[in-house]
Amino acid sequence: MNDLTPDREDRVAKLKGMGCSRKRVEDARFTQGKGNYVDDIKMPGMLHGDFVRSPYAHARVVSIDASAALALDGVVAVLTAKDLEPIGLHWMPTLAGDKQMVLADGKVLFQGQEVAYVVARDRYVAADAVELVEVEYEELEVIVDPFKALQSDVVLREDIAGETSGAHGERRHPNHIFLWEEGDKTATEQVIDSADVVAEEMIYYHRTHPCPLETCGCVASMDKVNGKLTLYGTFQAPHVVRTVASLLSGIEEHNIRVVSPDIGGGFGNKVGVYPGYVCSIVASIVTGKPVKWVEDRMENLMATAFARDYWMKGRISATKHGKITALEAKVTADHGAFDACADPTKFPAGFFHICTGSYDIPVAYVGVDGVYTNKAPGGVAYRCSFRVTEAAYFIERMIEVLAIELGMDAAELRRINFIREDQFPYQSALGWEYDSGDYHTAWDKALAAVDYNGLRRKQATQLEAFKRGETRKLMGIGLSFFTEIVGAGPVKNCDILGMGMFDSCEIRIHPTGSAIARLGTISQGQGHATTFAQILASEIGIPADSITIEEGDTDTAPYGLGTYGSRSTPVAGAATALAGRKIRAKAQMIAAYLLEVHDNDVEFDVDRFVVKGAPERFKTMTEIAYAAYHQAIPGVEPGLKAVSYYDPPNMTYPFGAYICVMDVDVDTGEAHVRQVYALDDCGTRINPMVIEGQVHGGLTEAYAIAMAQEIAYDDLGNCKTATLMDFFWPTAWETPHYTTDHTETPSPHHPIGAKGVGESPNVGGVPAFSNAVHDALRPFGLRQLHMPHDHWRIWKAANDLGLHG
Ligand code: PCD
Ligand SMILES: [Cu+]
Repeated sequence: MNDLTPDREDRVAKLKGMGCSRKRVEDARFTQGKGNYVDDIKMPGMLHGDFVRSPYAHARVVSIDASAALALDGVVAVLTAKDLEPIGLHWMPTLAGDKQMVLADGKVLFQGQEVAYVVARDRYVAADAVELVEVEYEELEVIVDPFKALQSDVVLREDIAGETSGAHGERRHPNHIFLWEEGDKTATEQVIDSADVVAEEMIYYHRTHPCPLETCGCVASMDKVNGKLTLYGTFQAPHVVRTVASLLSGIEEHNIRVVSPDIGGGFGNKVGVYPGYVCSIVASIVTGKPVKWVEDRMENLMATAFARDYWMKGRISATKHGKITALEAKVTADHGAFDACADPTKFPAGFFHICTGSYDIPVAYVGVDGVYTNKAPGGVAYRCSFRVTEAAYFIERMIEVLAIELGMDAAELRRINFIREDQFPYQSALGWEYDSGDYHTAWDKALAAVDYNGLRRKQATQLEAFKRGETRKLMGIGLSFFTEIVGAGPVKNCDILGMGMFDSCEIRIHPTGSAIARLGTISQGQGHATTFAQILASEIGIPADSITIEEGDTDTAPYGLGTYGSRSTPVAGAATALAGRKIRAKAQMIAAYLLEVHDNDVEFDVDRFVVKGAPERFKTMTEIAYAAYHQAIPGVEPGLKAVSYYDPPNMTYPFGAYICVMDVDVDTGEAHVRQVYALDDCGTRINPMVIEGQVHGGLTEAYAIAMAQEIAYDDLGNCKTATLMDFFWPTAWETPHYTTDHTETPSPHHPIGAKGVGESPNVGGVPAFSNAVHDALRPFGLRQLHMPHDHWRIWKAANDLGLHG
């Protein structure tokens, strides 16, 4: 039955199912200004909110005088912590089990913190009124260094000063949040202390920010007559927001509708709950009018969730032949003023313990100290699952340092330590079970594609020319091989505030053979409306063009945990395939009845059920759909609908090999990217073109982070990079050219074998770019240079190495 007759080939092509580079259906509206974003929502009588924010990073709030603001025409209300206190909303729980001030309660802990919320008839009046609110502050000593925070007598969080334990165990200092450990500490120390070769390094992954094109915002609308609260917002997890809103407000969950409309990029920034949402809801309840709050760029960069800020002290040991024997990581994690990291509850350092990477390391230990400082809270993934970029950067830098220590080629060092194909499923020393992989094949393909040996020869030639004074540019080859971990659940160990991380899909086939499917996830630009329809097309034989995908409205979509951590494909994608299979099972019964044969005598073929051995006798899915509704079928209830809630048995482990070639100008500090090669393996590929787009986007973010992007503070806690003049956002001008490639190693436990891919290019890209800079300067003794590698820092490094004569 599986012969590719022209007719069958034709039918397969019509479906535009899995493996097809179907054009993104959402782009027609995005490219023609027909998207519907939060700020496009306008409601009759709608009011506008704006925040008074703290100019200080640490100060006591002595008084707040809102009288002048309230006197301004058009101002409706000014909320402070005092107004929220009676309803218990002046503080709110964070995703990490800490609590966070909604509005400054007694003191402020970071620059840009929300102090008062002004509500006015117009956005401009609100902004003017913000200027009129008089706040008297008394400055306090500021701590921006997490190491100093653990020594200091200055207590940042007075509200929990006396508490010796928090949501993640013991606190050994008032500014300490937790120590989280994994692995065998004693055994790891023993192996490292007696090893042939040990490399030790402090690796800093600087603070940065997802900075999506669209900032965060919401419109809260309380309908007092019907008791219904509707909340539109830039939410990556709308159902979670609904549950949290219900628990916080006491409004029954069926009376809350949360809608994520089109979202202009999320990148983890829109996972958490921000004071703006809480204040807008309260303001709408108080005024009985819809209230809109949309932050501006500075507010977004200063006050919403940052990413990274990990100080990672590593030790790695090996035999003299280069076989790695142990890995140790001691991390100091700067969480800012409140622990508002978005990680599964049991993992306060996310999945950082994937830091053994793609290597077979027999024993390892990780210890992560979370610390409070006077910086904005957050700690979101920013395109890297949960702390996976930090982990990948750490191990890929440690490998490079170890290669220096061993005097060995870093590509070869990786190869001899890779987990072998026959070791999968592989149990890592830090507790993960890698589902599948074929690293050697991918690495060899990548090295061959760029002609690695040829590149090394060119590099040597250029170095000689540099030494002879013929050029001021050094060539660097940046290697990176990463293993990602995406697709949280399983529910048994992954939850957010007790909400298990499953996901869902509900499909309704219409009588004429088209369909709508709704999911618990929400696209922020990934193209779910395109790709999920492709999964279904292949599973149920209805063309993708005839399937509408809808997400983000909690009144209609089945409950799900949302889109971040590249979990949509691994979790909701699986639910979609399984719901499709339920449809197919019912369709089979109907087809058998219509064809007057036994259920087992028909089989599915592309877009129809055919009688086994008699391919001329068949019923198409269109015919079956019509019959499902409009024909009485004994023993079968009318309709064709299915729902699936999927709790994954494991996460998926995509991987890839990235290589970047750069020229570093030692006099200007400029680094020019000559070539970027990116090989990704995300298992079964649903839409190769969407995947390529994801890889381009992720590589561009990786390039930005590695080369210039950062959230920097001065000693007083002033955020120095709160505008796009200072915060590097690559445009087409700076963005390098990319070559993409792939291998395909399906996930053995996923119904269609697919793994996530959205985050991979950031996870693998950052070490590739950074390693290229290091590799260029390595002949002159460079071992470790903190990111971002902007022109100034590269120039400084070259200067420190004596390259300026
Ligand atoms: N194998 C495969 C896989 C995948 N795919 C595709 O691709 C995409 C992606 O996917 P994934 O990986 O699963 O993911 P998701 O879940 O969907 O998403 C998420 C991600 O996604 C990415 N990408 C993107 N894009 C855009 N445009 N926008 C945005 O925002 C974004 N973001 C980012 C991030 S950051 Mo986090 O949140 O940090 O955690 S996470 C993330 C979609 O469409 C899908 O379907 C295919 O095709 N195939
Ligand atoms: Cu991360």
